Amino acid sequence: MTDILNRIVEVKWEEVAAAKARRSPASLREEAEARRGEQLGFERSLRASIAAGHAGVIAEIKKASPSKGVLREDFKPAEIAESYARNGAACLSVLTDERFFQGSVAHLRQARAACELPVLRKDFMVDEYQVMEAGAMGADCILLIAACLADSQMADLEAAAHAIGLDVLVEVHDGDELDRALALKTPLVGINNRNLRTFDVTLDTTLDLLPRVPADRLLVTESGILGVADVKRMRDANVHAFLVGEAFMRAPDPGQALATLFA
Ligand SMILES: O=P(O)(O)OC[C@@H](O)[C@@H](O)c1c[nH]c2ccccc12
Repeated sequence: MTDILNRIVEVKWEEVAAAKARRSPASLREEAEARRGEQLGFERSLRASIAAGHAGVIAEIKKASPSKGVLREDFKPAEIAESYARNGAACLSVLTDERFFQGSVAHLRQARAACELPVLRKDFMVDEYQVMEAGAMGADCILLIAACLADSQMADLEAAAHAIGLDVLVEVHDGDELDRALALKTPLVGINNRNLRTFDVTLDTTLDLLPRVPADRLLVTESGILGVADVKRMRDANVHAFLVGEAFMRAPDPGQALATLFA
């Protein structure tokens, strides 16, 4: 059976092969290594926001998604990034996948240049080459999705990211994936409330897995946070870091929507 996630991963391998043919891994690595030390500290910014008593909000910039189609017609990454920064976001997440999310590397560069916030490259990482791309394009953090990676791949990609100064957010959706994520070094663990194969969303995913996340990890609840009741439910359960996209992308002013949701 080939579901959407398998299809995306197939496409990623094709993209990586094509990109390697255009530019050698050695040359890309050189650029990524040269930027080491320029990162803004993604984990640090999230923790600082939470330590100050606020939610740690990773505000997402995404034009479209496979489950919802186009979320925002008037899509200006730099303006959105500025608006998020003015309204208290701790970090940004920018989709760079073109085929399924209508994202791009240009969106990430524009958002990163428009404000002082650290940025997550939101994409489906399968090969070290993409980690080097993330470093070279100015990202501060990468996403590793446990559902599409074997243990050894996750560990290798994490090591590659850390070696060039990038933070790592590892994303899980069930207990088995969580166990595998906890074998990594990164303290940033995202629990995706959306099942990437069926697109079903329930915040129970976070609440069910929460007791199994050790206190030294920083848990980020991801997806399906739409209203103030959702935020309250999470904060009451001691979850303080949030990754939010759709609720902001559909609002006329995404930053204003952030301020309202996390008031
Ligand atoms: O738009 P939402 O429901 O607020 O979700 C944001 C974010 O969690 C979601 O975009 C996401 C989480 N993990 C991903 C992996 C790939 C692509 C997208 C995602």
